[in-house]
Amino acid sequence: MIRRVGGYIKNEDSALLRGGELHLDALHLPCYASDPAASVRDCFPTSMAVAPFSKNPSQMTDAEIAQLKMPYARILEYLKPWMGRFILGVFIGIVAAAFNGVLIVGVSLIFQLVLDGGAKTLGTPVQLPVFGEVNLAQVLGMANDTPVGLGGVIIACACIPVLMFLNGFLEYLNKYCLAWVGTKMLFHIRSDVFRSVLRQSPAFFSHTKAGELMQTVFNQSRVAQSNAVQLVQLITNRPLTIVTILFVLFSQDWFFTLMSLVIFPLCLAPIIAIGRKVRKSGSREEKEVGTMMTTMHESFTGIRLVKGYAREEYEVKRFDKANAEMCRNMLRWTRAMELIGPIVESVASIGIAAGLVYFWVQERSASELIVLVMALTKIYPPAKELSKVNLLMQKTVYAVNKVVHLLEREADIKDLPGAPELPRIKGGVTFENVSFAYSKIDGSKLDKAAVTNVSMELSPGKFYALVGPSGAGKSTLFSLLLRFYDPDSGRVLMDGTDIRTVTQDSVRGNIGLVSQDTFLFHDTIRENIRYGRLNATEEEIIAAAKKAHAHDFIQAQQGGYNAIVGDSGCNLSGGQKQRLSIARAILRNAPILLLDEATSALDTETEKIIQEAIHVLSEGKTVIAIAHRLSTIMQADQIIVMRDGGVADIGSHDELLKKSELYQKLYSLQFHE
Ligand SMILES: Nc1ncnc2c1ncn2[C@@H]1O[C@H](COP(=O)(O)OP(=O)(O)OP(=O)(O)O)[C@@H](O)[C@H]1O
Repeated sequence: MIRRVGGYIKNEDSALLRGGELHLDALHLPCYASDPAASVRDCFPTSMAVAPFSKNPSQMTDAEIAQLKMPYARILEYLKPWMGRFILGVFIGIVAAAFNGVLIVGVSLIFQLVLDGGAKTLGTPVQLPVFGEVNLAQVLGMANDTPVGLGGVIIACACIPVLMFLNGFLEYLNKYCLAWVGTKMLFHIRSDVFRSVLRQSPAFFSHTKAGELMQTVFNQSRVAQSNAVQLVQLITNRPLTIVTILFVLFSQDWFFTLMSLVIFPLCLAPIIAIGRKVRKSGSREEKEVGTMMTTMHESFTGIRLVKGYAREEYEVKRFDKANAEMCRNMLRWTRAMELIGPIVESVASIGIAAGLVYFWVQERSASELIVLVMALTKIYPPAKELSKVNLLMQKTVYAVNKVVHLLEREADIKDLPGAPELPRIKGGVTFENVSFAYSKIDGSKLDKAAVTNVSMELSPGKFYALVGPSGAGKSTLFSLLLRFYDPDSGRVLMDGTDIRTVTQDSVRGNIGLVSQDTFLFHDTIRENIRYGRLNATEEEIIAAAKKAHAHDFIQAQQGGYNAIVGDSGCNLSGGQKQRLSIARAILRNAPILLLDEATSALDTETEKIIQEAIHVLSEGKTVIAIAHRLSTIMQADQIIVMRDGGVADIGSHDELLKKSELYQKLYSLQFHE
């Protein structure tokens, strides 16, 4: 979970801090390839520091959505590992389609044997589609006058369920195989989209709604996958089913079939008109789902604020606005989609009515009529489904593009190809002429820099405090040290190494982060502490909790270390949450510790306990603390006073009281109120 609190992205020990898997091979840094000796700074031109945000399909206009193309190559990548099963599924679909012909010929034979006269012999010729006139006695090597009899009728009729079963079984296998491949694809697509989202830099999260991301990871990947599979099924099976049945029909009665087919194109006109409507409402519906998810996400995560301000009804109204719009679009979509069926059926029934008249005039047998009508009714469902392909395609293209947009999005902050790990450092930190401005949503830089020409050298094992008015750039320095952003100019060094030349994981592995606004997962106390070091033993977790003065209150909880902390730790008090976060940082045992003191005051006793815990945590580490209350940092080795993105003064408390006007002002504001 990443949230922006104050000035920088608080991402306490989250996956970004631990670092997700980074695809180094996806990096294309031409300067590095052409001249490996080029200075690292040259490899990071300003324009690369924040890659422009390529257009997200959910921010597109309807016209732009209509122009979207299906990124087949990207989908194929996910299909490759399951190609065998996929081809098998398609092959079975083809066999199932061809089997329709066998079914019609078989049923035609059975009907003629059974329906047209009880005194029939096997030698009476039957008229079969494709094969023409057939003498069954000759085929079976029996005498022409062998009566069909009750036994023969029973055997023939028993073949109908067998044929139907085989037909159904082949269709089942076809659907199962493709659904199996689809499910595997969905798993990997979802997992990759989630990984790709976590790989993004904090800048991405400040410009993207969490609810919309959740909607893409969960819903759009499912829509993309299930529609794609359905499309394959339709495209491979249905046309062949239609061709097979048509072939059989033509061989049986070309005129009747032709007459029926003249009617068919009439069905297409309304479908094309409806298609446009569906495309629009389909994409609008997806957008509204994103808005709904965002509202839900914000209401649930901010439930205390919602309740505190009694804004439940307000939130319901916000939710219902998107909800109503979504339902309206869903209804529009369903109305358009479902209109197709009745239109196709009405037009088709005209064909059947005309066919009946034709049979009466031709004085043809009832069994022939039944078989022809049966074949015709079998042709219309696949034709109806095929007519929806275009509409289904529109929804699929939109969903696939949204998913691929996230999959392909390269992180703004990337490791250099083959970048080495930064080993455990002593704790030296240097800011060398660092300037940085945040970016706008379109990727261009804001006019006002958050940090300008900051230079300072922090020695290992010392305690530094950052003070200054709100917006002075304190949190931005934290973000730059964590490499959530790269400076526009200047360098950030750890023990003399430019942090852009080593992996982000190893940089963040050297940093522990504690803020008063602690984030806890809905999990046990144990797992929340273990997040600091995933392979920590039970003893190490308990030792860390003891050092953080958390052990006693944990023991007092029902379930002790197994107690669930609730959503975002809502079952615990602010001070308790903080102590868990300190225990987590103790377990991490990183040489650099970033402390962010919240502005909200705790009661004196809790504050004392927290201060003691922080004192234990700080031992032997380089500590950089953002301090809002000067009382907590008067003992700091050095206090860095910031103003308007720059360093105004550096010195000890006593020195600053003498020489820094701004510090004197801050001091008098707090102590002489
Ligand atoms: N993600 C962001 N996008 C755009 N501007 C930002 C972002 N984060 C911070 N800023 C701006 O950068 C400047 C420095 O902010 P920063 O959060 O570093 O200050 P701060 O000293 O930590 O403030 P505070 O004490 O209130 O947390 C401010 O003008 C702020 O508005």
